[in-house]
Amino acid sequence: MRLISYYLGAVRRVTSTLRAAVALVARAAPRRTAAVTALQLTSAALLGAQVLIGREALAAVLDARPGGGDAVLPLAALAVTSAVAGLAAPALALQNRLLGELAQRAAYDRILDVTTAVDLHRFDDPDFADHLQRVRANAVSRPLLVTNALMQLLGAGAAIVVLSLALLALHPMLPPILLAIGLPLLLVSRRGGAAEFAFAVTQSPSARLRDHLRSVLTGREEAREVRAYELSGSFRERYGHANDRYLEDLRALVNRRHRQAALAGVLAAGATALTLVVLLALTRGPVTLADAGAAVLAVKLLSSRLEQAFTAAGTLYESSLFLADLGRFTALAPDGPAGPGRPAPADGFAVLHARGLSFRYPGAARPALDGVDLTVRRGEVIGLVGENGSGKSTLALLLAGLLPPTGGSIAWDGTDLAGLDPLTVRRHVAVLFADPIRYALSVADNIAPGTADTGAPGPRAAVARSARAAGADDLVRRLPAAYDTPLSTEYAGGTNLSDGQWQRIALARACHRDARLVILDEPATALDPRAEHELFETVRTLFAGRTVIVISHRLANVRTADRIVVLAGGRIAEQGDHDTLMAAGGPYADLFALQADGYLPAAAVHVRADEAGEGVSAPAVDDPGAGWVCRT
Ligand SMILES: Nc1ncnc2c1ncn2[C@@H]1O[C@H](COP(=O)(O)OP(=O)(O)OP(=O)(O)O)[C@@H](O)[C@H]1O
Repeated sequence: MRLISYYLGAVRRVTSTLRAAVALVARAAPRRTAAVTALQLTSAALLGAQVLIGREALAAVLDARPGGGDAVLPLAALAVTSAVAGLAAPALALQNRLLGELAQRAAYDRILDVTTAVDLHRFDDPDFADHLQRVRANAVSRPLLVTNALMQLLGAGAAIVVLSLALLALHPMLPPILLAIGLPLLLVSRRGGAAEFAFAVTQSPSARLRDHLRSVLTGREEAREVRAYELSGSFRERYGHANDRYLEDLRALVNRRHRQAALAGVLAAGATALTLVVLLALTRGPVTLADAGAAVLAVKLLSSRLEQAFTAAGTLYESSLFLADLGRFTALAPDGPAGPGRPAPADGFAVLHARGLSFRYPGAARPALDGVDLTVRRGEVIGLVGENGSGKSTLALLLAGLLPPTGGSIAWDGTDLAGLDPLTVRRHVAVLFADPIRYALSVADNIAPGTADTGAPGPRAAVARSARAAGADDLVRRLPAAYDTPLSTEYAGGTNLSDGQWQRIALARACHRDARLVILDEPATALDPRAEHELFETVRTLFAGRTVIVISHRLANVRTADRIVVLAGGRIAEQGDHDTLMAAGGPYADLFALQADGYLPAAAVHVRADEAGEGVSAPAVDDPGAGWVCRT
């Protein structure tokens, strides 16, 4: 009884796997799937034809009288069917390969649907990271395995039907005996599949560590630091240990699967032998040599096709756990890119209100932001300052609609951002991150990613305008292929830029986006003093009519802002313009005086906020980038 329910469970699992596998492959390439299916069915029909024509050919040869031509026709038919079957096999293998690649692409598309749509904070969740690592690793090999197994199952299944019909004619008991003995193969594969999936789950964190160490030891960006800190020895050792542990676990798994495969092989061989014995025992009366020959051929072919079918079913079962894993991952994507029925925001906003804004990163003990109230009006330039970890970048990500608040709300002209289409909200925002991505693509693609590769004159002129605004046009024109130069020495004709030049390109990217809200997170850390000074002097004209939030540790850069917001421990400590904050003598005045100290000549009088009060509120800073000139 238990065995039957075990069988039924396995059959049910294979059926649902089949549905998932067919959906993956057929959706990836419907026409090619139909063509390969037709080819598989033709191959199966040819197999049956070979048995029947073989029987005729054998009878004709045994019967043939000297000089007679009776055997010629069946022999010629046998040659033709064998030749066509021989041609079909490589064609099938090649088509399966293409189909597998298409299925792989479809699987990867499903992963990209998730990674490009989920909320940013997902990437800080270790469970998500493990899941992503697993589906990425499997998306490379599983679709190919599933496609091959599916097609093998189809071909073998059709051949089994055809050959069973031929065997039924010889004895009705033969096909059921073969099927009954073949089922244990499926169970063996099922155990192997479960072990394989459990192995992948437990190995996910180790696989991520090995991936990371591999990229550190092979990456271009990492190469300098690996040398400067002499990391190659210790990191290779760590990589070696992680690999050793992985290979030890893999060896145990492989040994277990070897034992299972040996058992499956013995069962398959036993099935063939037993069927032949049964055939002999059940056959009474005289048997013609042609019938016997055809029966042996059919039993041999049938048992090999059964083995093929059960192995394919086992592979599909093994893959079913991975397909289900991919299905669960796909389900993480939001329902639709915009959320059903959410309206797009009006063109920008007149006023932005943050009310009781809080945010806690997954697993963090303390909130990064805690009850922030902030009002920002169109056209304002806001400076956002505070010590490391005070929540500036987190606040910027929330205002940009890149992180959903865990408490409180953000409203554009009274409409809560949570009720608006997030994609169109983001279209109204440009963010220059503190560590912007350096795309290994052309300059034009770096300034206008995703839109500049057409090379059309219109977009190109706009790209050049943005570069000019960010002070990057001159440096680009000096490059070998100007805006078409690849910004990576790993490509022919490519080049690399200095950190400051990269920062200008990233600034050009922010300028290029016609956004209402511009967030500049430490935009000048790599700029030379003159460029830094120019940037902050021109920020209003550069982004005229837009709202600009500048995050900077260099307070001289934000002193001309309409308002300066000081964050401390995720809360707003104080806000106001430079003069007001200096007069208040709070944390801003303290920090400002501290920085100003660093620019004073040795002979200068140290003027601290607490000593000087108003005197410091307007230090004679003519050119903060070029050096401070304070009253002595
Ligand atoms: N992805 C993250 N996952 C977990 N905690 C984070 C993450 N990013 C930031 N934090 C934490 O949130 C708090 C605020 O970080 P945030 O980056 O907003 O500070 P910041 O003011 O921009 O700092 P800095 O001046 O150093 O750039 C910090 O305590 C930080 O450790």
